[in-house]
Amino acid sequence: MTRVVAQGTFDILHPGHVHYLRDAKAMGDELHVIVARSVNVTHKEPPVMPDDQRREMVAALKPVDEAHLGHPEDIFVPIERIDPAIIALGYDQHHDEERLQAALADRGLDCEIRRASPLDRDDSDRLLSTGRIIDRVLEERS
Ligand SMILES: Cc1cc2nc3c(=O)[nH]c(=O)nc-3n(C[C@H](O)[C@H](O)[C@H](O)COP(=O)(O)O)c2cc1C
Ligand SMILES: Nc1ncnc2c1ncn2[C@@H]1O[C@H](COP(=O)(O)OP(=O)(O)OP(=O)(O)O)[C@@H](O)[C@H]1O
Repeated sequence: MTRVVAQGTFDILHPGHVHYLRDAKAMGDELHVIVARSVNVTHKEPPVMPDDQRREMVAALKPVDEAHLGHPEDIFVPIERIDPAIIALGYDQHHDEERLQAALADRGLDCEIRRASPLDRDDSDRLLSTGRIIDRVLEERS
């Protein structure tokens, strides 16, 4: 049984999220998703949807076995609890793989880090980014 962890904000779901989670699930047998707490989303605009609502929507997706709300202060607490064999990073996530691997090793955690593939964001017929969905709403409804 190979357990895989995926993680992200998942504010306003779109097919890019589904693609990432399918890709992550295909890396093993059981997919756990850590949904970032709003307080930790500091690298972009904070999510519109509340923490619990984002977790509930991710948990309802077919590739997902369990969705967990992230820890507010220490991102390694859920990893220790879930104990995955693989952490699947999203294709565009800012995390540095070597630094993350070193931090995991410092905590005595042994897991492989892999990158998921992208679903083309330049496909003009589809909205494959939460930021772009919000921009479209602002353009069309304001
Ligand atoms: C291994 C790992 C574990 C994470 N655990 C948590 C966590 O426990 N709590 C949390 O709020 N965010 C957690 N995150 C999410 C990050 O804090 C960050 O917000 C997230 O990568 C944002 O991704 P996005 O820009 O793709 O939405 C984790 C990220 C990684 C790589
Ligand atoms: N088009 C896509 N193809 C593949 N993976 C995607 C795509 N869009 C998002 N993801 C992945 O889904 C996870 C969560 O993404 P996130 O919640 O940041 O959504 P986003 O649409 O990228 O947001 P934003 O547009 O605000 O940057 C990340 O790992 C990200 O790489």
